[in-house]
Amino acid sequence: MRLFRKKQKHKYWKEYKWIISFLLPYKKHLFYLVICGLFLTLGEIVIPKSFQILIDDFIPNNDISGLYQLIVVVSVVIIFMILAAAVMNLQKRIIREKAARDLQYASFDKLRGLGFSYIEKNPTGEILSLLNTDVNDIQRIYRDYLPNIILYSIMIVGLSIMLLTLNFWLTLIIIPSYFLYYTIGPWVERQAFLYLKRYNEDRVDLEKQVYETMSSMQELRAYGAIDWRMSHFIERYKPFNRNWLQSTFYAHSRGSVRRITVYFAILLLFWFGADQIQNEMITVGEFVAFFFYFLLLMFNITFLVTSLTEQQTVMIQASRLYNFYHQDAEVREINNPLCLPNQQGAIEFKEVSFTYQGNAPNVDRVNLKIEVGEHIAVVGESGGGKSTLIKLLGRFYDPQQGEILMNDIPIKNLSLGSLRERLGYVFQEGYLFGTSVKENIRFGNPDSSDEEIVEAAKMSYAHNFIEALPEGYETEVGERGYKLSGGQKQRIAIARMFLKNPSIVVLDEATSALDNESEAFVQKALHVLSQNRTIITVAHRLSTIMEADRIVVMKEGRIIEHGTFEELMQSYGAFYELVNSNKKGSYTDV
Ligand SMILES: Nc1ncnc2c1ncn2[C@@H]1O[C@H](COP(=O)(O)OP(=O)(O)OP(=O)(O)O)[C@@H](O)[C@H]1O
Repeated sequence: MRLFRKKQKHKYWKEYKWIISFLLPYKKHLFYLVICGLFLTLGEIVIPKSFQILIDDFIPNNDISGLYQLIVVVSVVIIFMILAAAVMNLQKRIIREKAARDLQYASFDKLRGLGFSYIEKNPTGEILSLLNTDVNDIQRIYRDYLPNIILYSIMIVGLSIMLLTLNFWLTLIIIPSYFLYYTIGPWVERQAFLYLKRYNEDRVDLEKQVYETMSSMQELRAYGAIDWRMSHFIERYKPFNRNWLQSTFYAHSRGSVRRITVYFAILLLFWFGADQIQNEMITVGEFVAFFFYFLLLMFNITFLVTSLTEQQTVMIQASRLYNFYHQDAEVREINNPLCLPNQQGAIEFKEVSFTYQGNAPNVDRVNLKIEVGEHIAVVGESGGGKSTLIKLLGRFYDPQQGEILMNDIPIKNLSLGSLRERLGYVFQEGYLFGTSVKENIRFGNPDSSDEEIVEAAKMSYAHNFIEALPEGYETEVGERGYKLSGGQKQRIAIARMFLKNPSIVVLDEATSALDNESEAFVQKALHVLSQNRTIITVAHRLSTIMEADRIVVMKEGRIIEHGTFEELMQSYGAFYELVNSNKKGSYTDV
């Protein structure tokens, strides 16, 4: 418990300041919110005051016209209160929608900025949990907590002033009930907070588990391991559920503690109030008004404390988002980056070394020059650093040593947009978005026309199979749509490339997962794509390698051989070994 207490000292000021900073563009609306809050407070004050006047003046004096006047005044006040509440709700809606949207955009934009390395290093389930659940919960600060905290605070100040001006001594009498609350209340609050914190941590873990289970359903089925996975899930679910129950228990206890203190204060109030009325220190009307103010004050304090406590629980998530948002991207654009000239230039790796983690380099002092229009195949045993090398070219990561040049400009000095526009990657399996085939191809260049899309599909040998789909180019594909084969997905990915039209195409194992028939189609499509472009391909198939102008063989991060197919075969070196081991069936890469 001590450990918890220490941890809870974290006040989350800087995190809160950051969250609130999203409201700065909407200060005007916050100002209107405060004005409306003042109007409502005024209304809340006028109504008990009118009871006081009614009881002390109009009823004893039988003043009917006074009573009518009072009814008119109270009616006008109520109308104003309704109007103020409507305007306030409008302001709340504007603030909540705009600030919440800005926070969501900023978080997605940050994820984009952190780039590939962040996504590769962090479990997808965790990222999803952060950007979905956490962002949604934090948005409640704009939706509920902050506007309510402002309103309740204004009410509390106004009502406290009324209590003190009405009867100073009676106000002092209710103070012991606050002491009562503060001896038990904070402990209960802390328990509720701690269990909620644990519940939140377990929730992230559980969401990660759910994501992993969904993603690995095929493997789980194939290995008959669904029960094994379920038992893992249940194991994690138990503490999650227990902490949730505990936190609700303490949250309800918190309400009970507050109720007890209110009843205690009411008892004190009646006890001393009756005495004051008898001694004519306060009129009955004043006491009634005082009692209403007191009840309103207690309600508002309760709501304020609840909002503050609930906001505090969200701050745990806000702290996670704050840390995510304030971390530096591994790959950053320099100030005033350069743009690549239109004229295509050579690519050059100069003494490039890169390590993911640990000491052994995954790419080790690589020197390689690729001329414009050259077709390079990168081969080698598994884990040799082939994919890493091509990722360095697209600045998915930056090398720790050496530099990569394009048109004689270090790619670090280029704008990321300019660099990535020049490059087109085709990976092992093209990703399909849950939309039509047409839109999936258009992704390569959002400005392309329907005719250009069909043309690209024809060039990538995709047109015929697309036409045969139930709704042709309009067929929905992806997660919930029509399922396409690996080869079909690859041809869509290649069609995208025709639209994107990059001068350098990087193929990472683009055909390695395909059967022979699909591969033949994809190879034909790639053949068309490679005309008049520089091609760098991580190759696994002999047919691809033989088409290359030059072959680069990698082992343990180093280039150990390079040359044409014939040169390498005649030198009887590592490449020769790879090709021969493949023939014997012991090596699957080449
Ligand atoms: N994200 C990563 N974090 C840490 N290490 C990594 C990461 N990606 C790759 N590695 C390691 O870097 C080394 C090179 O991996 P890389 O994927 O570049 O090899 P490869 O030659 O493309 O292999 P394959 O042909 O099997 O795809 C391997 O030892 C691998 O374990």
